[in-house]
Amino acid sequence: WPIFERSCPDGLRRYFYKYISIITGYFNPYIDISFSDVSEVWFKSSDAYLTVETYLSNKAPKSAKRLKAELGKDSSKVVLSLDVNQRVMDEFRGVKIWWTSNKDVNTSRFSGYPNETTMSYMLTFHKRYRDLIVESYLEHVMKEGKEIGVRNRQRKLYTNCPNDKLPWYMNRSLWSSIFFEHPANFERIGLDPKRKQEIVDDLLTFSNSKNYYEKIGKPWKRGYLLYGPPGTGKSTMIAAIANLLNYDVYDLELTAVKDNTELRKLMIETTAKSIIVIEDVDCSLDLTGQRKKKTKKSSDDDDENEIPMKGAKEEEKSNKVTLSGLLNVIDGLWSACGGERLIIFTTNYMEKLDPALIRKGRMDKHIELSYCSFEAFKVLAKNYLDLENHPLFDTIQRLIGETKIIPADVAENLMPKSSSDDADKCLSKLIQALEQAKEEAAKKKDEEEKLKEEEATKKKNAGELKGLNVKEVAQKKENDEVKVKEEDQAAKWKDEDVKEEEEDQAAKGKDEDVKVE
Ligand SMILES: Nc1ncnc2c1ncn2[C@@H]1O[C@H](COP(=O)(O)OP(=O)(O)OP(=O)(O)O)[C@@H](O)[C@H]1O
Ligand SMILES: [Mg+2]
Repeated sequence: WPIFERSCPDGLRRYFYKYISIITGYFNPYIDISFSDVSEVWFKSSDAYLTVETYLSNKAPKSAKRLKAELGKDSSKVVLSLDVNQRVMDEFRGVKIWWTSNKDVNTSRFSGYPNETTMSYMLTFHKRYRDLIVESYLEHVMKEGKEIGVRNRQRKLYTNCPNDKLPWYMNRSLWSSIFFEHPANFERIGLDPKRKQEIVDDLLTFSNSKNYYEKIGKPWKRGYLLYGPPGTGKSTMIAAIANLLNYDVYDLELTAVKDNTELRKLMIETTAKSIIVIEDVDCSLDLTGQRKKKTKKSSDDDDENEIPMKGAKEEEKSNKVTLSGLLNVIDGLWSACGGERLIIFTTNYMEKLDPALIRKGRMDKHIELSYCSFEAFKVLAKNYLDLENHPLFDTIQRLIGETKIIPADVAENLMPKSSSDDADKCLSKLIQALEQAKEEAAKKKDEEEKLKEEEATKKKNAGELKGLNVKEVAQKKENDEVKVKEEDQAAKWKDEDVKEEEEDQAAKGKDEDVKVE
């Protein structure tokens, strides 16, 4: 063979190889399909190759003799795959299939990289099963490979702040990401267990309803609106949802989006099995039509308290995400891209939101997270202090019924601050906080009542003045004037009387003097 290789001219050798493979192919009953890692995108392995690799990572450890161990892409787990020139058998509907991993050395003089290696997986099966393999088995491999990949991946938290430092030839995304490692879960959320179960059921039903959504002709997505006062667990619940469903989180900062087109691009770049979050949607943008009109008309008198920020005008100019842009992205044609996505809005003031934004179909489920109930407290006590019952629980139940306290405050009081803090101490601290909250609430109520009373009396006085008719006022004025005149006259007369008396007295004195003389 070496003599043949050396002595045979190049062209003749190529012909020989070509016809040899045709002749052997004629007698060989097996068919090969190759999945190479070379892709059209520079520096990126082909998706089909990676999916096959993930699929085989589940099969190979069971039967192959030589395996390769690597840290999986975006994963902290060790992934085992077939080593070079190893073969593994798979079975599909009773048919045997073989996978072999190959390493090819590309010796082409024109490739630019001498001895460049390419990896590939070769799928071998009998030609009798061609239809089954091409039509069903390959689909099964791709589907299962992707599912395993999603299961094994390290989930990510994305934000819409692009990484400009990447060189131009790398794939620059509008999102940048870090690994998502929030430890929240539903067991630890302080909420009435019944409501919690209802939310969990809703979420699990959604994630298992691919076929149902297809059947009813709706994009596979669901909107959640979480509303309530600050510190009631809205952000925590988003993290718990992501952990429950194994989804990525896209935290969309609307104020950083330039316009509707960029918003659409951002949506297109999101993947399936993800949650798109817009926190504090009421203050993200001036989204309601009415509010826009109002600011235009009465910008001088209404916004007196607002201190204009530096560069706010420029920002206003460049920031053109509109309500309709957002509505379209959530529930328009664009919303169907990706599939299996949750869109979650959070707000402290639900009444400020435009009804179109929160109607069913856009925000399908509205979840109110409110002040801490006794049931919620029990969950927190179990979580923070490992307590299911305690003599102080009765007092706490009474106080929680009488006053409002947010779960964040309860959690803070229940958390031991030093090694000497035990359950008794933490619960006493909570009782103190509850009593203080109660006092403050009572004080506030008193003040409010006082203010109300003052306002009421002010209004009453104003009403009384208004109630007197003009005639009465004029009559009163006339009477007052007459009275003043009379008084003046009386004073005048009095003065004159006094004067006359004085003059008489003087004359009398004079007469007496004359008489004496
Ligand atoms: N229901 C709850 N169960 C358990 N912990 C809670 C709950 N509510 C709040 N907390 C705790 O309080 C802190 C604040 O909660 P979180 O950030 O989820 O509140 P939020 O509702 O998102 O507030 P904001 O409206 O200000 O964003 C968290 O550290 C969390 O651990
Ligand atoms: Mg929050």
